[in-house]
Amino acid sequence: LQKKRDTKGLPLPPGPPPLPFVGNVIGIDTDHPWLAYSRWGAEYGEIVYSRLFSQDIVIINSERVAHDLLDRRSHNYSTRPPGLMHVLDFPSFGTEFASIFLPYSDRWRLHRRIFHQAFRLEAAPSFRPIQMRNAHNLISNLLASSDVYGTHLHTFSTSIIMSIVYDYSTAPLDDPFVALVERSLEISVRELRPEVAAVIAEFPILEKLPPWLPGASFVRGAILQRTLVPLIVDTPFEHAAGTAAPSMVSDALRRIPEKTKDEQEAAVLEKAIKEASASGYAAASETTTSTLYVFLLAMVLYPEVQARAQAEIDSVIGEALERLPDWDDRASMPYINAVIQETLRWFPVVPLGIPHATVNDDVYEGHYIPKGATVMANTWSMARNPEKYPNPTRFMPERHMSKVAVEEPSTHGPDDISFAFGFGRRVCVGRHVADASLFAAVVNILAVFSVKPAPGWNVGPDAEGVKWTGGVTTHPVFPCIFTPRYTKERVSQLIKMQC
Ligand code: HEM
Repeated sequence: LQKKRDTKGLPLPPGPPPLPFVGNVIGIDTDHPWLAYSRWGAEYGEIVYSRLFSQDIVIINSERVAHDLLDRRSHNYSTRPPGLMHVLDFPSFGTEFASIFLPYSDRWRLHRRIFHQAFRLEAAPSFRPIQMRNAHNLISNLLASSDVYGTHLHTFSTSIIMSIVYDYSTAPLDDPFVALVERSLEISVRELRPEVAAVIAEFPILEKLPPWLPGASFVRGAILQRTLVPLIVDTPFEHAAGTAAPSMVSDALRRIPEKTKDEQEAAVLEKAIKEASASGYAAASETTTSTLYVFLLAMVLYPEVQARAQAEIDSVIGEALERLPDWDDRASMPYINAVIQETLRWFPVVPLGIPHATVNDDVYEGHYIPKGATVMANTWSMARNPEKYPNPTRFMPERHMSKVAVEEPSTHGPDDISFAFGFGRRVCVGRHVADASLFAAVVNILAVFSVKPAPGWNVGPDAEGVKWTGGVTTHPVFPCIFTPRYTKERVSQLIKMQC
């Protein structure tokens, strides 16, 4: 059922021949679609057209095209696919307010402004004490029970964002609220992607399936979200609104009276603050956690990188762990900064970004791009560009060294690998804060632990054969061993001294 449309006599971008009705569904591993999209990129080029049922999909495989379209023509490429918004609206996924999926609109602009006030480059350093405190907590948790290191990474990421957004303190371990967030995010990561949206749009009957049917995981997820979402939206907001302590929410609420003319406007602003804040941890938690998983995978597969990174840390803070690392040390740690950059490059944890969509038809390099097309920036493929990154499957921090060595400490950040944070007007608002959280976790983990592969776990340097979670974000799943480099007493004593 190929759509009839006026392409102004121009061809669509090249792509795999679609089958009738289903389009290019066959051959896509829906958990890891970036693999098929990257294969298509190798065959058809930097921009590829495909079809999932009746949904036009444009896949951008190079930074060049992403900058041309998503940055330079951002007026046309800054909304989100309507199909995806429909999934959010599904009665009731309950997350239609999520800033990250809002259409390009005044409502989105308002959310973005609220985030920007709190997360802009100049504001980011004010969160450093929160980030370092949580990094120390992460070390304590790893000392106590490193077998569940994934849970500790999640606690680290979620607690930081909860503190920044709501000034809400979570328990150092096994916080029930963090567990609720983890459960809710698991569902969102699995269901909120274009491949699911295309199927639902084609078969609306799926929304009516009884939840017990095999294949109705979407419906089951929605039912569970209906319980979880009000809990994770309302509880921390009420806490933040009722306290004078600084947070994104209380600061934004405080700004309302000066700016508004009437009560109705104040109500709109308050609603936006509540919605934006509830979108914060969905955007921040899974991404930061997944990036730390990738960092640990690199450390177990590249012991020589780990040793060099530790030598650099030891040369700054003293070989006998005289103190724990701090922010001022960052300028003296170019290799650690390069490790962070390479982690973001090696396996981007949002491999297809968050899909953009076109507002109007467009023509690019002689190709017709339809209005309403889902446009995905395949960062996984960009990270594997052998011209920019020779031997792209290898973890080589050295490739970033010349750059990070000449940067001012305040400008450390995701420049060279900015594609990992998206493009254009929808670029990640939390990228500076994310970069600082990664530094706090990476430098403390390496200062205190040697990270080694679990016995019997044999994987080569390309990480071939490692299992990855599927969804909008992805991370490797693997066992590893954390061996303290110093006595537990010494580390605990240092952490206590910092409090
Ligand atoms: C390593 C960690 C992170 C990674 C890899 C990451 C990556 C991304 C990506 C790829 C996008 C989509 C951009 C696009 O549409 O082109 C995004 C959007 C977003 N991120 Fe992040 N992110 C991270 C951390 C954070 C943090 C800490 C926050 C804090 C609140 C955050 C908040 C957001 C928001 C609100 C959006 C939606 C922007 C919009 O639609 O206008 N992210 N992020």
